[in-house]
Amino acid sequence: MEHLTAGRTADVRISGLSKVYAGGVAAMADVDLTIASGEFVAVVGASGCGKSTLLRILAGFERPSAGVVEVGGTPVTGPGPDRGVVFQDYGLFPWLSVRENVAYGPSRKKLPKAEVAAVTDRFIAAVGLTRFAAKYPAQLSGGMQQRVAIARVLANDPSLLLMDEPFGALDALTRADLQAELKRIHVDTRTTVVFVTHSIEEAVYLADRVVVMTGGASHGVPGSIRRIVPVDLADRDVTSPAFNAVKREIADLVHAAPAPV
Ligand SMILES: Nc1ncnc2c1ncn2[C@@H]1O[C@H](COP(=O)(O)OP(=O)(O)OP(=O)(O)O)[C@@H](O)[C@H]1O
Repeated sequence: MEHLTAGRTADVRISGLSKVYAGGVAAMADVDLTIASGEFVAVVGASGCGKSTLLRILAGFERPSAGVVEVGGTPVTGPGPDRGVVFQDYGLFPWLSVRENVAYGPSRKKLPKAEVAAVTDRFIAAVGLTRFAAKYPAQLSGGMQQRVAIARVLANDPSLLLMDEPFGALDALTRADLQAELKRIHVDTRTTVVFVTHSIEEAVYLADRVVVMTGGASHGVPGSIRRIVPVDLADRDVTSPAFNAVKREIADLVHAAPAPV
């Protein structure tokens, strides 16, 4: 698989963020979070604590009810090409081949054709799909489709990569492969990543810091950040005692009841 060169990267500043949905559901209140350029941050927490809401606000799909959200020093006012989003369902265009799916973004930038082809080939190679470039999504496994989704987003050279449970639908082996691949791609590109997951192990394996959220409408309190746990492990051997100690610390924080208001 091909190495990638460093791409764009941006810092993130979230301050006093609150979200009340139409109908009065208070999804989150008073969230502060600063992320450095190039950092990989995972977000974990019980169902309904506002993880996806946070991601959707960063993506610009939802507007905050209060607070400041800036990416690369620019306030987020809607979706933009500086932010790439990968969801659990791959969201590929079924009528386009792998190559056409990945080329879609670059070809809309009015780049010379040769440059579009070079970018497309590079990202298809980076996710190990060169031999499958002419195939259509329906001809690929779930893991391969998610690889295409990642290549397609990266080909747009985002400065912030937003991922919501991207590997949630994959079997354990494929999931482990994609985790290792994403880690390698992140080392190469240094794109800032915010990664929502239900898997604490996945969070500890991938992230520089793990944001643990708590609360949520089902607890009668808005979602908020309980703690941010830095992952200071030299290697990410999931079987090591040090790795498991961090996992346990985060699991305890996730499962503890939210603080009363
Ligand atoms: N569009 C919406 N309209 C109204 N309420 C919503 C909307 N989207 C989310 N909510 C509510 O906001 C709260 C937070 O939802 P969110 O999806 O952000 O949580 P989550 O932590 O990502 O949950 P999960 O882990 O189950 O995906 C939940 O109570 C949810 O029901």
